Amino acid sequence: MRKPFICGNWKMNKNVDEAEKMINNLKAKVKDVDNVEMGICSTALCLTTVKEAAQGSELVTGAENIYWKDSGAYTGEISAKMLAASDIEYTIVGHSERREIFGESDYEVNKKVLSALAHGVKPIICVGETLEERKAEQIEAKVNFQVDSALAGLTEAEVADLVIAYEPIWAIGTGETASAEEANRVIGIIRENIRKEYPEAADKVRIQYGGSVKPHNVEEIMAQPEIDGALVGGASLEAESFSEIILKTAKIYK
Ligand SMILES: O=C(CO)COP(=O)(O)O
Repeated sequence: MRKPFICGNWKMNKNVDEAEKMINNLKAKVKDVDNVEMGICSTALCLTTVKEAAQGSELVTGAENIYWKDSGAYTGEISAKMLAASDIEYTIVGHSERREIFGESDYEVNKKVLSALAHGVKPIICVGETLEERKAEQIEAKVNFQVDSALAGLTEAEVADLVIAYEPIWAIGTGETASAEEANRVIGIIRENIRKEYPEAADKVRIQYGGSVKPHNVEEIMAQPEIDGALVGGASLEAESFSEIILKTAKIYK
């Protein structure tokens, strides 16, 4: 069985003090959880604070973005090589906010995925459709194209170990969620598409749902067979709500 992965994405929130306090609070609340992988992705500024505060717990740490070069004259960027040197386990790649606000392309997402893997950092690859694409019945074409592009050049073993986050763009930060069944359906489509090229990896790759996951809706989302966890924005900012999401998931998987 795939181990569910509940991961917070703090986005551009929290200073160093706030990050440390939150992790200390969260640690205590989830200390008995052993059947759910738990993580926080923070800004580059807070990464080492989160990592240090998480010591002695099962919490893993991730960045929200990387550049694909190892080092050099790329003002403002951080690399997978730097993350690896600080034992940061994950990085989000291709979040829709990066794609939409910062113009990140599928080509760049693939370069970032390859760079992360080259340094032993696990990518969490985000895909998802806009409302217009959903209305035009282009969900399948959009997400499969994004996944195929992101996975270009990967080995079967690398795909098996990946995390993909299906985040319909219209559900992010809006309070709207895809129904649990609909999220399950699209995630199933993504998995079957992966199976065409990676038959062994398809049942191993973890595919999360993201978009307004909250304590009140996490149970029905996590009860779906294809959904292997959640990438949580707003509700990951407070230890209370994020731990509730983790604890409810842990109960379902018991
Ligand atoms: O974008 C998201 C996680 O990456 C989802 O954000 P919200 O949970 O705030 O909708």
